Amino acid sequence: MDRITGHRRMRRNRKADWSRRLVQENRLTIDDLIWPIFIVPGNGIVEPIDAMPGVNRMSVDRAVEAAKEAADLGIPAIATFPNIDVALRDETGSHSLAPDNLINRATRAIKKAVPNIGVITDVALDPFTSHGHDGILRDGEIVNDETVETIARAAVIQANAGSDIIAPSEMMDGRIGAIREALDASGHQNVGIMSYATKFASAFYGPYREAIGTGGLLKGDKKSYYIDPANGTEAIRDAALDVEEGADMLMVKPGLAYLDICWRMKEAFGLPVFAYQVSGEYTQIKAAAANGWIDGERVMLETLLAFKRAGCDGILSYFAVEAAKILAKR
Ligand SMILES: NCC(=O)CCC(=O)O
Repeated sequence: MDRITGHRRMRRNRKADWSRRLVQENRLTIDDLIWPIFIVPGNGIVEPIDAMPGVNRMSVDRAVEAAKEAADLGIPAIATFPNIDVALRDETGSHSLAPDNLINRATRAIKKAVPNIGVITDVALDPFTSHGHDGILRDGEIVNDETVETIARAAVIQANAGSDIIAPSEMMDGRIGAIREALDASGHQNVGIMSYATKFASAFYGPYREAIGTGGLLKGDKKSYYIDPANGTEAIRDAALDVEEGADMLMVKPGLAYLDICWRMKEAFGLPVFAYQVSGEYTQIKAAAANGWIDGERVMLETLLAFKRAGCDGILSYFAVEAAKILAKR
């Protein structure tokens, strides 16, 4: 080994646990985690989701208990997703506007029992439509402006129920501005908007569709409104519009296959950026771990840390509680 190489030994800082801890650049903490949960009608229900081992659909009363557990662990926020009775789904997703629908009932109950946890609610129409699309379907097209009107109204209704952050995931144009305007006009200036700014037309959402019961209903695909996985620059341009329209936080979804987008978004806007480690990402890890092919716990923590390294301020993850329990012991 020559002298120059000898002067530059990268392994010096890696030699011991104490020095590795000292030079660690990124750290995953419980404060980085947002826990997505699934809500079903009824009482006392905790129903496993086949395609997502370890994840359950819960009735509102059980979701309240789950929210308490999350708050006790120090998880800052949960994100709720409803599995709506099929009889209540229609072409226009009209049940999204019912003040007492499942999602709003859950918000009210959770905020009442666990006021110190943040509640993030999605306003996309897919849980409420009979065709499983995120917006209103007319003559084979997901119509943009009419969908935006509906979700802006739904956002106000969700805020009335106590939602802290509205998270539109349907990728319609102009929705952030419309939601901001509607929230402000109804006295909800303090309700934030976390934009699903770059939601890609991904194959990783499969298990989620089983979880909210849209898998069998969906006709066609979502490529006319989600972003092409091939397009990074288009994604940043789309996010820039959301920033201009008043988004408080940005999200990248899915997560691991889109770390470049996380990084570019953080660099471009400086806003808080979140990644959604989606159902297919979760399931891949669970399935491989169940087969003994990987160490599930270590892979889970490594993927969550990767989001931090890629510039994310936090992660929506079905692993949130599992990870928090491990992090609490460190
Ligand atoms: N709007 C929320 C989602 O679409 C979640 C997708 C997933 O977890 O696969």
